[in-house]
Amino acid sequence: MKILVINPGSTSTKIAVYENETPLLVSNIKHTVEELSVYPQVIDQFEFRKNLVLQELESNGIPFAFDAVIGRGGLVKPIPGGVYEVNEAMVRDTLHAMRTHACNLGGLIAKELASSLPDCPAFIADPGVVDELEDIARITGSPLMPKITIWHALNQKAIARRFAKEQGTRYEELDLIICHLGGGISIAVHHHGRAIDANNALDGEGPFSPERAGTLPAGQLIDLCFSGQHTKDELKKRISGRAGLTAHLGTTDVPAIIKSIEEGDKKAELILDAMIYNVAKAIGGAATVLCGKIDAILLTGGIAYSDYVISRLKKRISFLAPIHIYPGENEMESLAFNAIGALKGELPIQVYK
Ligand SMILES: Nc1ncnc2c1ncn2[C@@H]1O[C@H](COP(=O)(O)OP(=O)(O)O)[C@@H](O)[C@H]1O
Ligand SMILES: CCCC(=O)OP(=O)(O)O
Repeated sequence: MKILVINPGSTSTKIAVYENETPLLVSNIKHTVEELSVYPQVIDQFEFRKNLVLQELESNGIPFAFDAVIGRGGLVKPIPGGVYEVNEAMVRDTLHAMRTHACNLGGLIAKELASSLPDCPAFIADPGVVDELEDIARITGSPLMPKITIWHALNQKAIARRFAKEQGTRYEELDLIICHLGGGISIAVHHHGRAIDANNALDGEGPFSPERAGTLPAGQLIDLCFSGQHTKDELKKRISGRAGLTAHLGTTDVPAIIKSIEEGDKKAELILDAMIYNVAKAIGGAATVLCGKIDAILLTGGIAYSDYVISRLKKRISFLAPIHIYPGENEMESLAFNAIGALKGELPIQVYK
């Protein structure tokens, strides 16, 4: 069984080819800001990224013959977790997605490439809009703005299953808090295999992150919107792209920030510590969702490689539950295994409506 995996991110396109559970190719093609800035919208990068996938296969001598193509899912309607075949309804909703993000290209490119092969389905799995929230978690202080969640569902669920396996149990038996510490930061409460609470890591809820603003003071935000000084697009970017660490310090590069702290940069120290403080507060809040009955807290994402960040975070949250660290992300393997499970009939293929 041969699977092509496509994971478009804001600064990279990751590609993998799996022969059953074995990776034959795992590539991370980085994109510069200049390279992408010629495309007015993310969706305009479709041909560019699709051609990169084809070139990468060709230059690695991998024939274009697959049993399935799977992409990171886009920001379509809120749906339960799992594997979905990319159908016309999903393509239509992706083209009119509620939020701009490179992941919107994953299912579209998968569908286009799969359609040129015989008997080759295109899938997505656990997209950022996975919504398994309890009703109580949906209520905000304004009926005009019910909570939505956009989070690292794919990586979080993969890490949860990996942890459960290591502990000799099942994801469906556990109560977990998982925090993905990446360019965006998501914190979700997983109760017996369902993510019953999770923040909107993309645009405006939760702790600030290397590139996101997180929760902002609403009154000040309204004043800024009507100040006449910024367009709607600029302000959106100031929330989901040029915010957080990069707005304060001019970079999302956490190792570089830590280096400058070690060289005596007090501003960098204050800002990074403030990010850690806000992540800890959000994890503390998540603990109340489980009434403190937490089997484990799992910390994952690129920043989880950092002893500086993890040791400071642990200091604030280790009284809550045992902490386990899974640096980086497991997205490519998780996508491949989801496709294999679907083809073997071990995982249900859900229909997007
Ligand atoms: N060794 C490291 N130590 C600390 N931070 C790191 C390290 N490697 C990557 N990062 C940080 O992780 C973030 C990206 O996280 P990652 O999970 O790779 O991406 P994303 O979730 O945005 O796809 C960046 O802010 C980067 O600086
Ligand atoms: C769209 C999924 C959540 C998210 O914010 O992902 P990135 O941090 O990878 O942009």
